[in-house]
Amino acid sequence: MTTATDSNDLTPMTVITGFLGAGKTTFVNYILKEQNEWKICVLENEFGEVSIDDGLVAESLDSPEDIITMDNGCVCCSVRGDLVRTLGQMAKRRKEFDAILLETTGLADPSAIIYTIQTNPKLSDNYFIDSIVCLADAKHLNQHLDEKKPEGAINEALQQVAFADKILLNKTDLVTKEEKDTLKQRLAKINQFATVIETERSRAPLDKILGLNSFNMESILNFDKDFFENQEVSKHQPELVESVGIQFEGELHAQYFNMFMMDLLRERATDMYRTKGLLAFHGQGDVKFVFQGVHEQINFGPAKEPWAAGEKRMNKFVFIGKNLNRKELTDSLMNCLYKEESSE
Ligand SMILES: Nc1nc2c(ncn2[C@@H]2O[C@H](COP(=O)(O)OP(=O)(O)OP(=O)(O)O)[C@@H](O)[C@H]2O)c(=O)[nH]1
Repeated sequence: MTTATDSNDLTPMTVITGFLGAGKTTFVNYILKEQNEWKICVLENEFGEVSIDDGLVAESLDSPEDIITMDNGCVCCSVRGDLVRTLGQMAKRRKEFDAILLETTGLADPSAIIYTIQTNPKLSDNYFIDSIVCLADAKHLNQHLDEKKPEGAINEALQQVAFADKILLNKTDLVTKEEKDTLKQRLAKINQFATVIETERSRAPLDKILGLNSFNMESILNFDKDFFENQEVSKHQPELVESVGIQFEGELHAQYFNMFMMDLLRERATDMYRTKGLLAFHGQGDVKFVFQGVHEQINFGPAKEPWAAGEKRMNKFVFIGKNLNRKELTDSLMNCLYKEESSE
């Protein structure tokens, strides 16, 4: 691969979008592991009151300081200023890096991000958009594309597909060939210009993604001819989806926790877009557990790094979805704490 600084003086930025749980962090980790030529800086923006992804990405970086986290809001709206500030500050040392990966939240409207990078001179004088890559969850994307939004609000999932120049049709292991083909036709109707690459675990050939300068403003203007005029009024309403973050110290009772999660997903899988957790279980020594859910689909297992010696067993949970009841979730989780008398 040629580096950006060979071909021009701006630093390439790959913007990674895609709905909640589509496989963005998996993609970032895969890139960090797969390619060794480039020094990459990762900008993480996570929707959720408790940050979990930055820890999971930092495990893949040689220098953990090469990850910059922008929390507490969505990069396309409330922290758009944060993006300008962060990239502005980074401009001084941007030449240390060959590329930047910006992982946006699952509710980000990419058009606002593109607009900011293209029109703010502090950014456009230092960076260029190499590519907008959208992760599409083959199992759940239809549901989010179909979602009815209130008058004037955008459908984030649709915007993410429409503004991409590469779509990774991910999680193909979870659907039939017919389901996959039907979704591909739907994607092509929304965005005829994007290249669609089928993936499992976000494993796309990187020479088809990075360093190709494939971002194309023309196709964006084709989708939205008033793109530059439309941006001042945000039609993005991420508050339609809530996030509940819960943290508390202690060890969980594995069986109680499993029962709680099974009940929750049986009753609420449709509304529960995304669940994440970092957990400590009684009887598991210093093994730290990671919990990842996307609707009814759950992944659960040990984290790469155990609890450090003397580290507090702080359980962290994030629930993202609709109609969430913070008190009920907190009470139910607290009831999963291991107590001596709960052992028998
Ligand atoms: N079965 C299956 N699971 C996958 C695949 N790719 C990713 N996952 C799982 O899907 C879950 C969500 O993946 P992430 O990479 O965290 O998704 P994300 O888009 O970063 O999620 P948010 O940051 O919350 O929006 C994790 O449990 C992944 O292991 C895939 O191809 N097949």
